[in-house]
Amino acid sequence: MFGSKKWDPKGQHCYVTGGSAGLGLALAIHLVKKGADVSIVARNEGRLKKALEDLEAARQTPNQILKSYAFSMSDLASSKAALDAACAPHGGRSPHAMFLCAGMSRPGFFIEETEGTMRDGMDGGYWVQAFSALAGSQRMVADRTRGKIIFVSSLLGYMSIVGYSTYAPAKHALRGLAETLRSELALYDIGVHIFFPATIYSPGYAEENKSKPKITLKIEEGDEGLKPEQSAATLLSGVENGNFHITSDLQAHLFRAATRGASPMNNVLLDGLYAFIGWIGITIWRMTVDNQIIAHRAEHEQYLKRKGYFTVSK
Ligand SMILES: NC(=O)C1=CN([C@@H]2O[C@H](COP(=O)(O)OP(=O)(O)OC[C@H]3O[C@@H](n4cnc5c(N)ncnc54)[C@H](OP(=O)(O)O)[C@@H]3O)[C@@H](O)[C@H]2O)C=CC1
Ligand SMILES: CCCCCCCCCCCCCCCC(=O)[C@@H](N)CO
Repeated sequence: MFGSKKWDPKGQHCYVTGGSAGLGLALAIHLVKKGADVSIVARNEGRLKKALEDLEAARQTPNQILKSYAFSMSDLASSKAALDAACAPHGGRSPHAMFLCAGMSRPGFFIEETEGTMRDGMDGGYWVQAFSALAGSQRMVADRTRGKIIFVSSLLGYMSIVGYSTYAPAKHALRGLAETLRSELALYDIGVHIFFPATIYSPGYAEENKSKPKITLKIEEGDEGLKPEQSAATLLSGVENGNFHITSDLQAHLFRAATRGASPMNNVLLDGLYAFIGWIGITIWRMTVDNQIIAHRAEHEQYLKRKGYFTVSK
């Protein structure tokens, strides 16, 4: 808020999940350039190795500690194990900041989802961050670290559209967790932030587009994406400025202000203006999206026919 000191990552241990690609990697490099000690975690060792080379190339001082760890983080035991491993080179102390970037998205039509894909959505979107937050909070309280926990939700954590029935619920759930922890972790002076990016041109984005329904892709044409570096820079400046909800472009500012609930504002005047513009703009946008979907009914009917979905003909 007004006049409070900015957070400075220099010399701080920053733990970045999903740090081997996309947003997480861009953020990790940015933090290294700012003089932080950085630990990155992800599953694929080859990608981690390559990412660690990128971090080394950005190194500012010989004593910065830069490490990578291969763990899958959708259960508590491995989220804890990853964190324990990353704390070891720091005398076992908790990180000063945990940037929970890991996440994945497999868009599709709801009626084609299965129990497995529904659960994968929560594993890969919610649990992958929630268990790290749990392990991290417990550790920070135990060793009296007044750290920070930063979640990465999505614009789809504020609203949703056709195609995201396995993903948007996980991103909305992250907001619920972040809102709770912003309140509860104040008991320990631990700061909580949550980021709601719109499209980021990352490897994950290229991957999700392979299964993305055409209608979803079309609606998303209205969203000019950001490069991972641009997105990471706005995330970090939001954390430095102490913002709870962090958004990186105008559309996301509008949704943030329009769905504020009890979350603190970033700028009272601007957020009021965004809420006002959103009041009108989001309504108009939603009506055009609803119309696009209705106009897509006939094509969708053909798609389902080709798949032999129907049990009765019209
Ligand atoms: N790209 C976009 O348009 C948007 C993305 N987001 C969110 O931003 C975050 C970053 O996205 P993006 O940069 O696109 O992602 P990428 O798919 O490009 O990178 C994801 C990173 O997370 C790691 N990861 C994924 N799942 C796990 C897991 N279960 N355990 C450990 N590591 C994991 C990946 O490595 P590995 O696979 O080797 O484990 C990789 O390092 C995600 O939370 C995403 O939902 C939000 C809005 C828009
Ligand atoms: C006046 C108001 C105008 C609003 C226009 C908004 C257009 C938004 C379209 C949806 C964009 C989805 C972004 C998040 C994507 C995401 O999280 C996935 N790519 C997962 O990786």
